[in-house]
Amino acid sequence: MTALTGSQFVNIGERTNVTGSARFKKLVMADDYAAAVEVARQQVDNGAQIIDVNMDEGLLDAVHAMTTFLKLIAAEPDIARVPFMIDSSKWDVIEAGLKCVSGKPIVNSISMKEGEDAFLEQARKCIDYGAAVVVMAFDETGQADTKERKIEICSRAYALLTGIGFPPEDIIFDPNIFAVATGIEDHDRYGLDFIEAVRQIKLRCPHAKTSGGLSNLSFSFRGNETVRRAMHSVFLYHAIPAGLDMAIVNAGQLDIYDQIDPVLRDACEDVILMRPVAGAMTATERLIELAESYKGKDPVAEKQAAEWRGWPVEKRLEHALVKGIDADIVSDTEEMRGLIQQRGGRPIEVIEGPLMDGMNVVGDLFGSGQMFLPQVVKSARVMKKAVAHLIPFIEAEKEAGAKAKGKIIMATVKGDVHDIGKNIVGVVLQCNGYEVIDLGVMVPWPKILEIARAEDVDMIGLSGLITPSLDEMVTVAEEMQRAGMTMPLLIGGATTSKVHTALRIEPAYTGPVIHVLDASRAVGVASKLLSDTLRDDFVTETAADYAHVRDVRAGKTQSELLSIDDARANGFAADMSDKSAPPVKPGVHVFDDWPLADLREVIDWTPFFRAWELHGTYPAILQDDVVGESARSLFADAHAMLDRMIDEKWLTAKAVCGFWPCARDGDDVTIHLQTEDHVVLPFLRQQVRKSRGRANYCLADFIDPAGDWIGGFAVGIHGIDEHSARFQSDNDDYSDILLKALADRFAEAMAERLHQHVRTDLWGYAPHEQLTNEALIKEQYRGIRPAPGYPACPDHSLKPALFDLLDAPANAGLTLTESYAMWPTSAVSGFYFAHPEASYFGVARIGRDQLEDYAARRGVDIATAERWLRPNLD
Ligand SMILES: C[S@@+](CC[C@H](N)C(=O)[O-])C[C@H]1O[C@@H](n2cnc3c(N)ncnc32)[C@H](O)[C@@H]1O
Repeated sequence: MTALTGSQFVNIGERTNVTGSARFKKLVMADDYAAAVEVARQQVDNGAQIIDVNMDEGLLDAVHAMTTFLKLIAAEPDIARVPFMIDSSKWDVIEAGLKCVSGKPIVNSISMKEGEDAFLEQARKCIDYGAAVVVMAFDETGQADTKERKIEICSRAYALLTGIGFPPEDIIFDPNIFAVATGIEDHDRYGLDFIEAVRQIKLRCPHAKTSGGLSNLSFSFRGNETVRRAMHSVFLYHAIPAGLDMAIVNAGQLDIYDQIDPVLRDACEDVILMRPVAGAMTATERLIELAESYKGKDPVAEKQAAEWRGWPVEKRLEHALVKGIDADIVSDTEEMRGLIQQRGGRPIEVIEGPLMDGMNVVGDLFGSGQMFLPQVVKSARVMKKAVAHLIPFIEAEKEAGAKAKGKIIMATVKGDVHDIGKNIVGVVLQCNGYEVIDLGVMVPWPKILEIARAEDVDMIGLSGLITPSLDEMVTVAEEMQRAGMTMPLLIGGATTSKVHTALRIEPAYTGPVIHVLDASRAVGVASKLLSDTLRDDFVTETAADYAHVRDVRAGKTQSELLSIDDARANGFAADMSDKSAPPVKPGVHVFDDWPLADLREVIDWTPFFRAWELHGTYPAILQDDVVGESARSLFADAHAMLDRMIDEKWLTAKAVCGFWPCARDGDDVTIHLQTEDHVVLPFLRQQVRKSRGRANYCLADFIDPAGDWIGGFAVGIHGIDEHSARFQSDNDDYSDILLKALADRFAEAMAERLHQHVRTDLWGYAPHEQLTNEALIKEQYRGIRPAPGYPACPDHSLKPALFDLLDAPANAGLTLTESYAMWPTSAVSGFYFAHPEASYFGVARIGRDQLEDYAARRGVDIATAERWLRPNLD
């Protein structure tokens, strides 16, 4: 494999792992243990000197699978000549495995994640079984990613283990191999840090061994086997002399170092060893560019690709749908149409037959948790392209379209512009055979009702993200009632909830009203509502559930409220001797075109995955047992699109911020403008009675009545429309949703970057601040940027005043809808408070007295104030 043949290096076979090998997983899930044993045999034949066995799959009884498989391979002399590594994140699976291995087993893995006591308890059990153990570099605060943390954690674990008499030669440290060349600068060090950490660990922990999971290194190049194999061989070529004793690898897929194309080898080496490179490109950029020329040249991949292309056309269509491959879908669909025609069939049968069969497989996999949203949306793209090809033939024959399971209107309500969630639900429903009429965003109720009638739809789905949309949904429900409609009304979107639906929307409409928590529930809800047998029970049960929610609410003793006077008397007394100095650069600052490449560096990825209903924290989500594969694939697609967005300058990030002298006046902050005008920002105060001396906060508490400064900002990402239209006309919802989700990420990253620039330069109260990305994302800095519509200032109607102060329309191209949603959609705005004690809080429920006081301070009638503050009044 490498030039180091003959070294003591040990290959650990990785193919008997359900999380890493789709084939092995399929065999085990199908109870085909005879074939699964053959996978183990092939690994040993290919040179694996240890076999790693992992059965951590949500739908498997892992204990049963682990023990069954271990017993079977133990009975095969040519497999059992190598040790078995029992790999699981669950201790009961490991212990069950330990009980059925007769030679020396290896436990993979234990760590200090849950603290020292749990770690040592598991280590003692390993001693009892005579097992060697893989120790992950993971402690109470997380996985080690830097060289220093890897060394520190392994040294500490070594001291603890040897302290209880664990034989040092039975300790195998895994200091975590992470993906390099991801496009994120912080990841560039991962390869070199691992190698250097191994060198130190071997020095500091005598007799201990080191190991790592090699395939992680090259995740960014998934699908490009040539580059992946080259990276693995280059990595081992340098890691083994540093002291790496073993690695989990696919032994059959390593190249000989000297035989790798020298250009590729050099590029891999530059990336892994962080060698300085000449020219404008970074090492990562160079490798990515070079990788393009190796794409599709992998013999194994080519063989596989050629294989499925040789299947019968029905199977090819199913494969393309399940795998989300759209490259040949039009020609395959055409071939299928031709075949059906020869048999005397009609074009519609292509949809009703093979395409729907394929989508049913997708639906089943999604429904059983084996497939996740990003893949489903990719499958939908393939389906749409196939259908688009067939439509002209179907129309030429004047056939009725395929009989849909049901017809649904989807709309983001008036005043709201957010549509990612709605689009995802629409795609999932379409995938499952429903006809979706998408009315887009900012749809007024008359249009929703009119089209519902004209199209004779089976149900209406409303979506919204901002709080004023909740009221708009109530209006739609009231108007449906007035119009005498009876069809079901589905409610979804980030601010909606079962409680709000039960309390406010359902009482307004006598037809069925259902809150749909997320896209994965949409199909279940729609199918029940349209089922002859299930509908009545479902509607009755949901109505009873909502009535119960109302009863609980009515009977619930709500938290006690102070009078607004008492709440003010218990306000937060900030130490004003500590307030920030006036801004170094007061006034308004405009940024016309902040570089996207810079924003990419500070993207917070966790909410991106959440938008696709993949739950978990980045970066751990990439290695997650259940959603990891889906998350990695989505992440790679996101980076590929980011590359194009930046190279081809798809978007423009505009921003404006400003700082103004002000003073606190009760719960108002009065801004003094140079023109002698002043602007009053009225804030709300917490009124719920607090315990243990805690204050009733209001944002005004962070401003000095004797004179102070406040700031404001608005940022927006421009330019998605052209690209969105292009994707839509190409029937590519996947790319369209990806584009919008990334534009949202850029908007949040822009807000973060601008705030940093404000603290270190423009306001300049923290000129020496140095924070890692992680600390920035956790907002571990001085000062806050509360946003109207969020818990500390829940009233969206403060945005017009903020936009006026900033002249946001002229300076950042941003406007507001009648419900105060920002346009373009990917936008963020808020205030800057610089006091060191300023913190976020939630205003929560307020009393009638504050409502009246607030209405008077805003100069509006009570009904208007009630509409603005609805969520704080219930
Ligand atoms: C919504 S998150 C966005 C940042 C996240 N890193 C991202 O990329 O999505 C955090 C922001 O929401 C706003 N926010 C959070 N909690 C708030 C609160 N209690 N009151 C007002 N604004 C709040 C602030 O503007 C804060 O910077």
